[in-house]
Amino acid sequence: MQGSAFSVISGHIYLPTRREPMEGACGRLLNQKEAIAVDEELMASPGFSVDQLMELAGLSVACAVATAFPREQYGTNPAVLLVCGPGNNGGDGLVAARHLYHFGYAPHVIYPKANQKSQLFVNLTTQLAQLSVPVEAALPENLERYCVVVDAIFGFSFSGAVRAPFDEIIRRLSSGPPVLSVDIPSGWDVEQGPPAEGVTLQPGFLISLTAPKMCAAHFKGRHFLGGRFALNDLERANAELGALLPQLRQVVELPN
Ligand SMILES: NC(=O)C1=CN([C@@H]2O[C@H](COP(=O)(O)OP(=O)(O)OC[C@H]3O[C@@H](n4cnc5c(N)ncnc54)[C@H](O)[C@@H]3O)[C@@H](O)[C@H]2O)[C@H](O)CC1
Ligand SMILES: [K+]
Repeated sequence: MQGSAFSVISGHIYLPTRREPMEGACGRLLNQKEAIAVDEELMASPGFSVDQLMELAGLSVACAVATAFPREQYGTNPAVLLVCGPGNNGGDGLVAARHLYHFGYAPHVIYPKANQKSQLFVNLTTQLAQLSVPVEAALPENLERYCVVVDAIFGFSFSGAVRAPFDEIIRRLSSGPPVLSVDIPSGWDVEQGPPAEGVTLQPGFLISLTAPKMCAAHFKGRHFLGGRFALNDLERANAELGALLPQLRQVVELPN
């Protein structure tokens, strides 16, 4: 994508600038190495913990769902399916499920490879259990009852061909209710985008965290930017965006 709309103003942190607005582009797209470096940078110098970053990321995901699928349009008990993978992308999904519960949705979590070793993940599933949010291993038969499926299977550390059981899960999600992908459409190469062959997830909604990754150049649906971590520089850049300041500060919608 030509014309960077993101600049480096805090170490590796890429932020939009007014001189190069986001219209017509979704910013300077990060490659896989840069995406990992941004994450490490956030944890190193400002000292954000993984728990903090994940909480903000998951809250952004819940805000994007609430923006794209307003609760009042889906009856009294809007059902949202969140499919969570084995890494931190899955953790974002677990956090989002908790916030969606508090927003008045009926979240249902599928977590086939639950991380039972890390205290962070044990805590996240315990918090869901205390809210009686179902957390199960297998995808339900009937997907049609969900207003949206949140794809929190793989993020920026994904590589290679999708392994079981996620290959079959992605196949089933590729036809069904609308899909909102977290950070990377699962199964897509972080840099190259959708795989050349086999079943491909084509989400209608994407929420990029911190900054869009290269694969976002192949994405054609509604695009949100979330996980906007509260650094001074970010606040300054947001102020410079003026008209692009979102009503709901957790997420901004990026133009196509
Ligand atoms: N600063 C931020 O933007 C933040 C982003 N967050 C989210 O974290 C993910 C990245 O998390 P990470 O744990 O590094 O990796 P993934 O979730 O992408 O997945 C790793 C997981 O997947 C397995 N795996 C990899 N390739 C395959 C494959 N081909 N088939 C099957 N399984 C595969 C691997 O073994 C690992 O178990 C980022 O995208 C954001 O969503 C954080 O929440 C914090 C801040
Ligand atoms: K994903």
